[in-house]
Amino acid sequence: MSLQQLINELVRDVPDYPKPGVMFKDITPLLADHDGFRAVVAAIADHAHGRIDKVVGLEARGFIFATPVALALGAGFVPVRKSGKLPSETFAATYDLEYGTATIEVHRDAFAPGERVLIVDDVLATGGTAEAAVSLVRRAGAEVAGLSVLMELSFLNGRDRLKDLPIESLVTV
Ligand SMILES: O=P(O)(O)OC[C@H]1O[C@H](OP(=O)(O)OP(=O)(O)O)[C@H](O)[C@@H]1O
Ligand SMILES: Nc1ncnc2[nH]cnc12
Repeated sequence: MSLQQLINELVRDVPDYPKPGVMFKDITPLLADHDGFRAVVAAIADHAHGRIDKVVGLEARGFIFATPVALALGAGFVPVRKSGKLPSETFAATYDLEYGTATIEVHRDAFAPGERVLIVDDVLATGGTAEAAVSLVRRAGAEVAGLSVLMELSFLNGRDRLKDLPIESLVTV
């Protein structure tokens, strides 16, 4: 079975969650499957181009994939968190996503100047979250080398908001 088939089998569609009209991609069956989880982490790490100094994970589901990818790449891990959760000084960005609005933050001193950063998340939908994360990493003085996601919902055109950014998605629906 191909990796795409495996992901499609292990990611469950939940209609009308968290609100009517949204088809929610539930990754919990994939996470519970050792072989599937390991294959996804390995594929995200394999797709990274060039030197990666830090892997950024987007709270909460992005953390699950970004931390093992950071270890696989020999990079550090930096959390981008929902507002009010990081204890030191932060940069913040507010954005819309498929089913709401949110504010995310990163520590101002999370990166050394010019470090190359891979941003990792589970789903790219409207691209609001990823666009906000890119702006935070750049404001904190690092270079965004790329964005890597498990699944891209192409009908929401998230890619269009992230022009000039290398984007890898293991599955596109
Ligand atoms: O492309 P977008 O429309 O911005 O949507 C994608 C984001 O939405 C989900 O996160 P969510 O904010 O639901 O948080 P969670 O990871 O804490 O569940 C998902 O994990 C992505 O981060
Ligand atoms: N449809 C969806 N399923 C899971 N996560 C999402 N984040 C934004 N849209 C989503």
